[in-house]
Amino acid sequence: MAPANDRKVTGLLAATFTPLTAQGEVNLSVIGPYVDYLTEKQGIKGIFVNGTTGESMSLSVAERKDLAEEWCLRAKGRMDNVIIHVGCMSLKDSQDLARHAAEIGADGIAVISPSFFKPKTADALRRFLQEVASAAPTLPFYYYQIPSFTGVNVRDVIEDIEKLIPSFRGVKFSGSDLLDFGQCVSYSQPHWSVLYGVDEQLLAGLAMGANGAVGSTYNYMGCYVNQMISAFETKDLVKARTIQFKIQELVRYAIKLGFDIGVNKQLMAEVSGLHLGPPRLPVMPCSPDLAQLIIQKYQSIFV
Ligand SMILES: CC(=O)N[C@H](C=O)[C@@H](O)[C@H](O)[C@H](O)CO
Ligand SMILES: CC(=O)C(=O)O
Repeated sequence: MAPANDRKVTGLLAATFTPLTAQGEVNLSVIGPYVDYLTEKQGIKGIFVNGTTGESMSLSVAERKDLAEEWCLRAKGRMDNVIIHVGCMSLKDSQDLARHAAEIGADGIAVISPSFFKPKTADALRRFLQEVASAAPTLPFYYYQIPSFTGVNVRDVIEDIEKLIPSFRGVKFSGSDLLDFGQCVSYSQPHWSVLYGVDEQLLAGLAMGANGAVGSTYNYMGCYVNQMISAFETKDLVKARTIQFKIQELVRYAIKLGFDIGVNKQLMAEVSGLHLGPPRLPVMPCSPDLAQLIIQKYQSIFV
């Protein structure tokens, strides 16, 4: 069996929303047009499927497989990276999804820590990750850190982790603690990719050494964030900050009005024209009035 490849993941990955019908069923027919939109209108070359933004924890395993399969099919030859999040509360479900991701030709898998029975130590978490990774040993494996869930420090989790997980290739870090993030970058190996996940402070993440980024807002602001990354790379920090501050202004405004997956999904639907449908309970649909306010703000910022 070929070992997992060492290809670096760079640039922006959009964390995809899960299209649902008005009745709340998974709507696979939107995924083709969704890939068109991301590639043609947002300059996005990577997707992160069935993560937080995709409401994975509210989906059944069967639904997650259908979605993963359709995203892989539609993104084939068009995206550089399709990473499927396969984390579940149950180890067995995670292994099942990991195996499935390998079968359908995903470029990598990511796993978030279980959050009901939380691992009490870094070692417990590493053992969980190891068991999932071993179900798909040919796929690059990324640990998805949301510190607010696990409470464990990323630096401890990744210590010597390749001894346990030979396919380990990096971290998707969705926390604002730049000390922990910096430690993660400084420990990371040359063939790992460290992906930052807090869109409103990506510039700081880039300064700290992020190779790329995964986020929900790149669905509808990817083109601007690509400009920010280019400005950072050419050392035009004034321009990079100007763009980052615009994103901060929008996110802050949205948070004040009650930003959640439902609102975020509606925002994407309005900006893109895609029929994404409602979120799934317990997330509530976004009221049209609230969506309009945020859209107006978006339009006033990005003219
Ligand atoms: C918790 C969450 O959903 N985080 C997303 C990805 O990690 C981000 O993309 C945020 O949605 C974004 O930074 C806006 O706060
Ligand atoms: C944003 C992100 O990474 C997620 O939806 O999982």
